Amino acid sequence: MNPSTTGDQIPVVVLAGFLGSGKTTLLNHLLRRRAGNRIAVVVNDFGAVEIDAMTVAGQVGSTVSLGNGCLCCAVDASELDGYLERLSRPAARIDLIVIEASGLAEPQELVRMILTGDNPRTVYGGLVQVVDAAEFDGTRDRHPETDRHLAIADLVVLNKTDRVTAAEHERVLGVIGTLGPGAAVVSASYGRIDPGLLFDPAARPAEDEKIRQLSFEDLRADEGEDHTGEDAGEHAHHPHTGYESVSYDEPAAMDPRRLMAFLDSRPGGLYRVKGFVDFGAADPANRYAVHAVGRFLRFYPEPWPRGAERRTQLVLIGSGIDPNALAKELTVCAVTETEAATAPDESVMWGVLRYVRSEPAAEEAADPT
Ligand SMILES: Nc1nc2c(ncn2[C@@H]2O[C@H](COP(=O)(O)OP(=O)(O)OP(=O)(O)O)[C@@H](O)[C@H]2O)c(=O)[nH]1
Repeated sequence: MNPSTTGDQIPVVVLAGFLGSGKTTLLNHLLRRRAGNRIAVVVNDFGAVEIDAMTVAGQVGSTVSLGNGCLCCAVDASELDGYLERLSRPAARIDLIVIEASGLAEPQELVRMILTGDNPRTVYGGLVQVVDAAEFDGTRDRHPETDRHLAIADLVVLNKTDRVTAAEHERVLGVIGTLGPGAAVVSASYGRIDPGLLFDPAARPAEDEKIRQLSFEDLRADEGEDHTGEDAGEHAHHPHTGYESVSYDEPAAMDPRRLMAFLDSRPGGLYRVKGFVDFGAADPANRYAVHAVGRFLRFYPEPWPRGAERRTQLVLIGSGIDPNALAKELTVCAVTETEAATAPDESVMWGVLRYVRSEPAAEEAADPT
């Protein structure tokens, strides 16, 4: 399956969290683990830009170009659309865009801008809220808006778990669970989450590596977070950094109402859903690319490619999910032979169509005239 469900759209992730929670550390981890992929970093506050990096890159205006692997720019909100437009041009060959919200920024404003932007080459990639486990109570006391931020996050990274006891860790997880019941929560130290949670790292041919070398990660390679004796390879086995995934690939069409009931009640830990859905007789002309991240869900109908085999192919990614149970629930969404023999009524797709947004590209594809 094409790993990028929504065609070539580039996920735009908003990385938020209070001062010192570990956003930059997480970002640097992603940059180190990007495996040849190109990550663009947009910082919406000059205060959050790495001073060293700016010096090295000879930054004078508002854009810092850190080698070929990472573009780092400082933007004010009104410039965001323009930056996303530039970063998402095919020539930039970017795989993921991360907007690091300044420690004090209201992340929902950035999320709103991404969701209302009309750039067909980007897609909302989720609001990731980094939380300092050791300062959790203090941060909530000092910044009551923390609770609101947790409530709207798609993915909460409970960071600095190395600084708390197991009991405290559990307690904080419990509180986060009550504040943001819809969010997936992953625990981490030094921001070491699996990049696969945020995007689909593409396998890059070796010759690409030359142009994809990144200086930002090199700049930070000697940082304290590397001195824990746990390198990226070992870390792949760390129990808190992984995610679980479910692959579903079946020829039977999906019942739109049952699939929507499944998606509308998806568990909070199920952070991403991607793939293609065949709704069979309910819409024989189109397949539906589906893209969900956190609470965000969107379908992108597109005409079946000529000669394509009609199947439903989905990948579900999450943390703390029950893959077997989810796979069974998906199986129940498939239409039975009896159902397939009956013509569906026209209202059957209404639930799906609530999540279709017509993109200029999709409209052109659907109506080439
Ligand atoms: N012990 C411990 N320290 C950490 C962890 N993650 C980050 N740090 C340290 O915490 C400090 C702040 O981390 P940053 O990544 O700069 O935090 P930030 O959220 O980007 O901070 P601002 O840019 O000020 O908003 C740094 O000294 C990091 O090395 C962690 O998991 N455990």
